Amino acid sequence: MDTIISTSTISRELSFTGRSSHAMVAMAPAAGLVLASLAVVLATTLWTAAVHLLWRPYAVARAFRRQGIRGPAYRFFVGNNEQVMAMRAATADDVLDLGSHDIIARVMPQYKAWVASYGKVFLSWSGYTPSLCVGDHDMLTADVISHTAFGSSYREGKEVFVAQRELQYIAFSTMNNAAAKEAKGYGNDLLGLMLEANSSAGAGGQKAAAISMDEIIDECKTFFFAGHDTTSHLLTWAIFLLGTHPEWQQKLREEVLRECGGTGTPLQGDALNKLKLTTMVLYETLRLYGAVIMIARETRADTELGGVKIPKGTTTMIPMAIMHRDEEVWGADAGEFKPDRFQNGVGRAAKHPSAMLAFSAGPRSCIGQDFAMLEAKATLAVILRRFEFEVAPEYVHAPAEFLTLQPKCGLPVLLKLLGQ
Ligand code: HEM
Repeated sequence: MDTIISTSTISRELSFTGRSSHAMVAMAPAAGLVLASLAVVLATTLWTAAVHLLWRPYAVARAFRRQGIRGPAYRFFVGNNEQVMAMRAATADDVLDLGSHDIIARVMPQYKAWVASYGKVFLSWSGYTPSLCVGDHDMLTADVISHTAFGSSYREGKEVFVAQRELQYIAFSTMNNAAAKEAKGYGNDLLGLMLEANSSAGAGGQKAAAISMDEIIDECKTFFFAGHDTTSHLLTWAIFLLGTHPEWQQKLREEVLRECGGTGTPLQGDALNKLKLTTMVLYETLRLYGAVIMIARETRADTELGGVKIPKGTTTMIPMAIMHRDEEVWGADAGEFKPDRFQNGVGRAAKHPSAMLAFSAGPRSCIGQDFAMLEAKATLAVILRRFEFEVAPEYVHAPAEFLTLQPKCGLPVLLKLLGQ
């Protein structure tokens, strides 16, 4: 009914221009439909924006306030993003002593500031998604998520596009190489299994492939990203800690030489599994300098966690870097490098069996954790039995988060070839 009224109005308006009213009458319903559709799209967009930017942040804040959880006030559209950026900028040039592992003021300054202002439990909002932070094993703090879609410039967008195309190309080349081996089968590695699942669709497309090529490419991208930087930074920080703790470096070297043999002996998986001290040092490195400092989970339904009711659609941030330094859980020496705490295994290193969250926990924990540990042990073994090393004097201890935790200015190391 609305459409009829509006189209007839339009055609009446147009007929004043002196054009043929027949042609106008034929065009009018289509134009009306387009206008009506645009109006619906506009109204929906405005409604969604109002819900996300106005109603939801205030409503969810009220729900948390009623439970005694407070935080910095919500600011329209930007949430607390600007405050977080400003706090990060203020500590960006801070340099830590070599013996200090207190990275929180550098990488998550908002926590220190807001915990001081609001007490143990508080929350804040991003411009889009309400988010609450969970620390310890109770509620601890709240944080914001930066929505890069809002903040990124055209230049950044272009860079992302170019990087994505490059990644797509690498994924395709990897898959083509695997496909070239098809005559011999795809092999039983992960990529081989996925390609096999893709090609097992029935002839003529009667049966859909278990996994599409696009999904395989996405998996490849996930594995490139999740598997590379994380493990390389684990090694970087392990070298830093061993470079500043020569006594541990020597203990590990002796263990490697005992279990794996000297430089001429090929490394064996069995021998790597016996590197107990090395494993302890790697876990302690992950606790203090884990590549992933925080993860997020969104509540799919109204949820209760640690006695706090969390509304559906709230992003819950889990700041592992803070939780790994919690003295109540890890003991008074939580801020120190003490690999011995892992001597009875990861589950017994702290008061809570799941306190170690560097690989996350539960069904969505890191699928590559055993592989990462093996890779790191093998690499350390190769280095330790060949070199003695120390952190170079020009090193600046400024851990920074660029998606993963890394030394802001790299890690220069002085190497001494052993047996020289
Ligand atoms: C020291 C090295 C690593 C660290 C610290 C690490 C850490 C993590 C963490 C914390 C998560 C959970 C993310 C979340 O819940 O939001 C995760 C997930 C994941 N990691 Fe790792 N990771 C490492 C190495 C690897 C390697 C070597 C691979 C692959 C070979 C890998 C593949 C993945 C994948 C595929 C997921 C997603 C799992 C899922 O969502 O079910 N990671 N990793």
